[in-house]
Amino acid sequence: MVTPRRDSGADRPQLTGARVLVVEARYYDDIADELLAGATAAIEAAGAEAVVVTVPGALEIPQTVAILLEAAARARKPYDAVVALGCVIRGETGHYDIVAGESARALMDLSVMLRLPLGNGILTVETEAQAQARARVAEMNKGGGAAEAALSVLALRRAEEAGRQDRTIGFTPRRLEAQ
Ligand SMILES: Nc1c(NC[C@H](O)[C@H](O)[C@H](O)CO)[nH]c(=O)[nH]c1=O
Ligand SMILES: CC(=O)[C@@H](O)COP(=O)(O)O
Repeated sequence: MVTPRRDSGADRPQLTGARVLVVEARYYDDIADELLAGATAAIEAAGAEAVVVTVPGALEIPQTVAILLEAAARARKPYDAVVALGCVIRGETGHYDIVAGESARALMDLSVMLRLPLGNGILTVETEAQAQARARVAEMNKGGGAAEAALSVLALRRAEEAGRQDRTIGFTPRRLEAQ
């Protein structure tokens, strides 16, 4: 069985002064608490600032990101990266596919169109147990992983802008060994 690469933390870039917009959907409060704790810890560990905004559900995340990016640019306080956090659990109808698929598609469209470092930490799961295991900081810490993914792209962008050839892999998804 293959497992995702584990990040030792040794080669994590510092991104002092970076502003990271975290938009979290609180459809499931307990899951949201864990995702947010993991994401903010990762952002702070990189020396960056997290600005957290809360929306009702995953479908509201892309539109909120678009609105807030535009407002921040207008105010000349742009964000350097975005982290989306949420949880979609399959129900009885086909609505799951719309919420899970459309939120991911719109975020991907935004990130590519705007050249925006963006970590997608919206869980898409079959059961609450799957969601808890993935959200918990002490287990899979997917909120932290999404933040680290966005920060990794931001570090790469900064290296490119500085004319360096870094190929940063310092932040990668990681899975703690089962306890
Ligand atoms: N079922 C889930 C939703 N549904 C709500 C939508 O995201 C949205 O708020 C509503 O359709 C109004 O636009 N949202 C989640 O984040 N997770 C779910 O499991
Ligand atoms: C992901 C959803 O939107 C889901 O929770 C909705 O449940 P249902 O399909 O039972 O209405």
